[in-house]
Amino acid sequence: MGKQPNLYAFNDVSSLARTLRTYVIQCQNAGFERHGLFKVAVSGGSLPSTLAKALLEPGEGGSDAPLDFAKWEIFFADERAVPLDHPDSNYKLLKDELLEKIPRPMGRPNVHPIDVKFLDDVQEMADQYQDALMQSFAAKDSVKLPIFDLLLLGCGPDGHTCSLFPNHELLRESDAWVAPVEDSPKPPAKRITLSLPVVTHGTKIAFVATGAGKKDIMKQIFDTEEGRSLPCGLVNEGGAEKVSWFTDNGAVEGVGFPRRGSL
Ligand SMILES: O=C(O)[C@H](O)[C@@H](O)[C@H](O)[C@H](O)COP(=O)(O)O
Repeated sequence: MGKQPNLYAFNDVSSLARTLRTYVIQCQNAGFERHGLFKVAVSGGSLPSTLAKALLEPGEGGSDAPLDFAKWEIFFADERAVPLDHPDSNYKLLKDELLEKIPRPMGRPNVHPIDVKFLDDVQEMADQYQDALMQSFAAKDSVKLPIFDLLLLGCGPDGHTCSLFPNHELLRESDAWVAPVEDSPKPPAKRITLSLPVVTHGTKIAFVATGAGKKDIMKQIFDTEEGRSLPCGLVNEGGAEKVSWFTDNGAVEGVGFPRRGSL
């Protein structure tokens, strides 16, 4: 059998957050060693709030290794074509849940929101976001694809991740780093998303999926043949051992795929 993703299951979100903290700090430090920065992509959904819990509330037994947000470059794994103060904005979500709560002495990350000049033209918006990525990555690394130190992703109940939806033609996108979506089955319809090759090219890729509402899709993704062609299954296949799933017991009830004990 080839290399496999890592599946971790915790009793509750607090213990998940403690391990996620250790994992993110490891990724941060590896990024600092590689290029003096930590380049991370984040999605929306429940991820920003779990991430804030992990990073800002270490709790008992949580790693006390330092976080240096001043050297973080944060991009969005996907974003909705809405103003930055709109309730559907992933930027707003991250700002409210995490960015505004970071104590000043921990530094301020360099955050890359979408350019709202292009709200009516998601192709332009995607191109502009790709340019921003190129400026951050290509100059130094001269690579064909950006290599994020970490992508932090969610898993939708249909197996979507970023704004890559099941059976969508975008799953076959092989050139663009960032692609427009005009017809998202989940509103709002207009979005931009990182492409699948960018996601699987990351140094590390983490999913956070919690709650019993996830158990059916988790069973499909991990235990069935059809699940392998869902967006999350394709990330598992392309990223293999670089992928880690942080889940709780409710989300993996009945999942046969073996879990890992520790990082
Ligand atoms: O734009 C979207 O459709 C959401 O942001 C989506 O990508 C989210 O990450 C997943 O649906 C998981 O959401 P939860 O983490 O809240 O379950």
